[in-house]
Amino acid sequence: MDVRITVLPGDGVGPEVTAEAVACLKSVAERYGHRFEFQEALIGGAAVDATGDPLPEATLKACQGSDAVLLGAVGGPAWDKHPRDQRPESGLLRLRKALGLYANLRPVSVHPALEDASPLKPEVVRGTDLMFVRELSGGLYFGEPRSYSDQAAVNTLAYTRAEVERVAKMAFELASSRRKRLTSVDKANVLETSRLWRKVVDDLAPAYPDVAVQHAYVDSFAMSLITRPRDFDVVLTENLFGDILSDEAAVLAGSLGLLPSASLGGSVGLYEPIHGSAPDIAGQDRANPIGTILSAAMLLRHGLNLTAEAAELEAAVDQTLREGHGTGDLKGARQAHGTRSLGACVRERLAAAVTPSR
Ligand SMILES: NC(=O)C1=CN([C@@H]2O[C@H](COP(=O)(O)OP(=O)(O)OC[C@H]3O[C@@H](n4cnc5c(N)ncnc54)[C@H](O)[C@@H]3O)[C@@H](O)[C@H]2O)C=CC1
Ligand SMILES: CC(C)CC(=O)C(=O)O
Ligand SMILES: [Mg+2]
Repeated sequence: MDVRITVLPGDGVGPEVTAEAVACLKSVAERYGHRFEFQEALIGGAAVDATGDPLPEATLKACQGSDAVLLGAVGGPAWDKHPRDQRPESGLLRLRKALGLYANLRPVSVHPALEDASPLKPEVVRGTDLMFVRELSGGLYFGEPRSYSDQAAVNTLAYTRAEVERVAKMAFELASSRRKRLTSVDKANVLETSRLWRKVVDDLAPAYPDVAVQHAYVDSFAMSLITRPRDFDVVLTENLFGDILSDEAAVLAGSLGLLPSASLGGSVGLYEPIHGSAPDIAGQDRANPIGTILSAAMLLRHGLNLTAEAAELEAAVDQTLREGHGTGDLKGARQAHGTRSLGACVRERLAAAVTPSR
């Protein structure tokens, strides 16, 4: 299979974690006889420094002309005081919007070897298997009008029925293929957008009779998520709530550095870890590359329809963790690694897997 993948390393730990994921993708391609062509492009602070624009036209064109996009992370203190259109984060938001990516899938599971890595009790986190479906191109991050002065600031929260419907349909379909439970998280007791959200979900429910639907308010759900996570399967949220709740859910898994994501809905998908640029550990070979490597596995599955290859990469990660390998963020990892050597560990296990038939 001939494939073009655009790699956007970005800022902070982004280049370190994408390097490991790209090396894993190269190993997979070699094992299966695929030809993956990688092209790097600038985004975020790195792009601001080079061109003044966090999403240069050339980067958007490269993404639009490829089969899938792998991203590290953007942002950092160097650009925090820049005006909004020159902030790294606005480049990423523009990219998501331009690619039409309205659904962000964020799977969260607890690896059996990492039940002690969470500050929560093992009996609480054990067996957790969630799929967040976060709306990605609407809501507060995009709503107009928006404005800022030192005296008053405005953001707008707006959703249309069509915007809610398309992401909710994806969540229903995922729930139907999993444990058939959908929890829609909103703040319908206070917000009009959430009232619409709830109505749309209820209107869609009869089309998915096998899926049990439950609504939850975001405030109490934030508590339920870490006190009884096994009660949930697919969790559907608007953009802001999903951003916050999925980082909270990282506490269940044991580290923010473990969690991958896939942003879907347009013709080209974007695959990135859920964490940010982690400026506190950038450039020190300390970042956990697993979230980005698992994002690469999602790229294989959702972006290229290479399910056996995706499963093999996930199995290599699974074995790496089962054998006690981990970076410093994983409490209780018996064998301490840096970013590069943990990536190499995954590739060694990949290489040792039974050779696929071509
Ligand atoms: N998708 C993206 O590109 C995102 C970018 N950001 C940006 O990243 C910058 C830093 O934001 P923070 O709030 O500090 O969030 P962050 O996710 O970068 O870091 C939060 C904490 O998690 C740790 N961490 C994150 N990734 C890790 C990894 N792979 N391995 C081990 N530890 C890891 C960090 O060291 C830090 O202590 C900001 O400029 C923010 O806007 C934040 C979230 C998402
Ligand atoms: C634009 C990003 C900084 C938003 C975010 O935190 C995320 O998507 O996880
Ligand atoms: Mg976030």
